[in-house]
Amino acid sequence: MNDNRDVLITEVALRDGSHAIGHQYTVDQVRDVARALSNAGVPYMEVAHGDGLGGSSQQYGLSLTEEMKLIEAAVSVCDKAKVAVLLIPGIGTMNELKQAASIGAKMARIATHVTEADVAPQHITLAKELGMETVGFLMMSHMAPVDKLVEQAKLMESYGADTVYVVDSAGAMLPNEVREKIRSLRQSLTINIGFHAHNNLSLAMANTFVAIEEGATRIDGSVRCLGAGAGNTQTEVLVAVLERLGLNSGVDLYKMMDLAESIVSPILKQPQEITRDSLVMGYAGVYSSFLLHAQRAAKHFNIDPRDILIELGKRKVVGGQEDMIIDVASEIANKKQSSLSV
Ligand SMILES: CC[C@H](O)CC(=O)C(=O)O
Ligand SMILES: [Mn+2]
Repeated sequence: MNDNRDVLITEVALRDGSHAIGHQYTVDQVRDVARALSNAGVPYMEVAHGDGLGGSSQQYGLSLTEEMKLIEAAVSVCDKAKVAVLLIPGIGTMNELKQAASIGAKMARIATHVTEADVAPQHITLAKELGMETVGFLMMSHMAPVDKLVEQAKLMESYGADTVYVVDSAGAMLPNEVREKIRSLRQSLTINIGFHAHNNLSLAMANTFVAIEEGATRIDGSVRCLGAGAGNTQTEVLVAVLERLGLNSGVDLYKMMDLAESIVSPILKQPQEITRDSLVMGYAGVYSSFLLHAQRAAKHFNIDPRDILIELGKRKVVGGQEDMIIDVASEIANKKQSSLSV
């Protein structure tokens, strides 16, 4: 690995992108993508169910392939890159983390809602004991004011995290908010700062740019925008922009563009774009991973998915409350029905 990198990229298509394809990754797809990413010089890639270790369930969506098999497949072809896993305490277990480490995962990203870092200490401690690099991943960061975010990030630091991430799960943050949040973290912490964007308001690259200006050195991207909602900061674009800025990511731009075109693009059912529904997620501040769930519920109840998403945003529904999607959809359908029958 090139040690003079200014920015260390974590490629998340093999985890966040799992939401976009209904958790249907095959071993062959993961192996091919992972091999190409490693050859292109990407330092870290995350592999797991979209909701992290243990996410495969009726509530979050069943995986086609058992995730440990996917992790193993990625590890088997990564001679340079390190494989990361995401774990949300309460969804993933300590045993799953141990298993992932035993088959070669080298980084653990412990994800909590932005105000709930205090559920992470045991998992961070275990990850450190397992010799893993450890990240505190503060999801839905747009929902917390700066002082709250700093407080929660300091907790992650105190538990032993090597890096703390600002995570714009809903793709709802504006560049000035990113600037303020990353700047405050930089002033208050000594560990690395990371940023994870979603492109629902077409601001993923702009927000990432601001995060880097303010001192974030760990950045997530998804190749071809293969992530939840409208996807993440597009990795090959990020590599090009970093090069234009004179910053070294250690990633080969041509190889990255080629793998996006020939290996990742065929995995997508259609090109990732900002659709009506993903735009509404950014506008209303709704978890990007809710997209397919809300679309399915809208179809089932014959209502507009945007109405579900706007209501979820009003209710400030957070990750783990996927069951609320059906409740909200059914309420909207009932209201619609009763307004038609008067
Ligand atoms: C449900 C986990 C989530 O997809 C993690 C993540 O990538 C985010 O919050 O953006
Ligand atoms: Mn995400």
